[in-house]
Amino acid sequence: FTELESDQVARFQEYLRIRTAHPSPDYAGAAAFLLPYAASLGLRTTTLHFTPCKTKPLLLLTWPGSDPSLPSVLLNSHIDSVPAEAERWSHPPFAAHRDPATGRVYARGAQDDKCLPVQYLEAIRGLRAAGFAPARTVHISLVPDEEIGGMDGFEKFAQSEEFRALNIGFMLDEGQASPTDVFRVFYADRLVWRLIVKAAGAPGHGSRMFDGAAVDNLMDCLETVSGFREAQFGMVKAGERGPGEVVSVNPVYMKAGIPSPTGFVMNMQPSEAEVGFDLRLPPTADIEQIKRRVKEEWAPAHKNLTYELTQKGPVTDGAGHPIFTATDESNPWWSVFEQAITSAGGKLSKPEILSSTTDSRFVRQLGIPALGFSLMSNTPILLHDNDEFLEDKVFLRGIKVYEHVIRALSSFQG
Ligand SMILES: CSCC[C@H](NC=O)C(=O)O
Ligand SMILES: [Zn+2]
Ligand SMILES: [Zn+2]
Repeated sequence: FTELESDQVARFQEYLRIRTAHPSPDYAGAAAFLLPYAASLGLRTTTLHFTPCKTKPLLLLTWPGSDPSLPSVLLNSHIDSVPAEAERWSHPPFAAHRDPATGRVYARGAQDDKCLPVQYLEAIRGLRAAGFAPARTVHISLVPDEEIGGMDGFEKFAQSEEFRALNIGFMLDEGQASPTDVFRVFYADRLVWRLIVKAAGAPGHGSRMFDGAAVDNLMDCLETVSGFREAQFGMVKAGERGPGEVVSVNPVYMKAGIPSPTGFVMNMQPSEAEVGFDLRLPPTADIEQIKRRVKEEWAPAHKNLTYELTQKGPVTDGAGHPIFTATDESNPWWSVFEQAITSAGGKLSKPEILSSTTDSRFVRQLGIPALGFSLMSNTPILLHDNDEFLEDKVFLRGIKVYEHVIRALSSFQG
């Protein structure tokens, strides 16, 4: 590595060591690292707050363009991470240990998504050093709370006067690692719903066989859901659909039984039981059909089942269309982006729908094109997993690719 490259990896490690994981992300620590870093590159910095307590800063870093009349380019990254079960990791999740043999940097957030701000900023360093001056203004937003829904983060930002004033023409946000040498790109997120099914039923002695016990009723629900799930998953396994192109439904908790000081009473059948599902729908899914299915097949009242279906986030944009960004000639930003990747010697995957959600949905909802994109080729998908890592060489190559991407997007005259 050159001295610059070693410094870049060290800055990545330094950011990873700031504990921005939930449930108590150190946003102040992150701001204390990111703001002077951006200022040292000559960027303008602003801190916005969308909570009265001001504990969730949203950082805005700006590289002014020569033509302020052109809509600007936004590069986004969330500051927060999910928690880590340290005892299940081979290296401590907040130490950002670099394995000298493989170059892997292990840390919570290495992929999701704390590589991004350092790559954005280092790419800007490279472009400045090359004497490049952007025509369009480039903004970097570093936002809180993405992992918990973005209510006090990007959701409020997207609705703010400050956001409108930025006049954003196009946004890049996080994507996902790619196990092959193509870069993955995402043009939509699935909708996130939550489904809680509660069963009621006859209680009784644990030794008695009878019909209509609560857990028995709940098992009917689980069986029906499981059949649906197998069919959807089957299409993914067969390669007919991408993982973001089907409806996923996964049980995430179950609750039943009569608690006792030593655990659960073992010889009483309970009169209530409950299961929670994480339910995700492609943006073009037939919403009414899914709702009917839940009501009539998954949780029918005649089986003593009740349910709560929580629909989170927007389903359509202002014009009533499903929320996605066009990846064809109807979106001029798409070809600028595609060409930038080619000019950097990279290959792009067929655009995908992301199985999970990102803050991009709030921007797409406003009718602004946004793509999910992370430069992690030949990397296993480890977001939210144990031993999350990113290889130093992959991280460094990403900086070079972002130089091409930022140069192209900020020069686009369309
Ligand atoms: C709508 S809140 C959920 C946001 C979360 N984002 C990343 O994992 C997700 O579960 O997809
Ligand atoms: Zn993320
Ligand atoms: Zn995440």
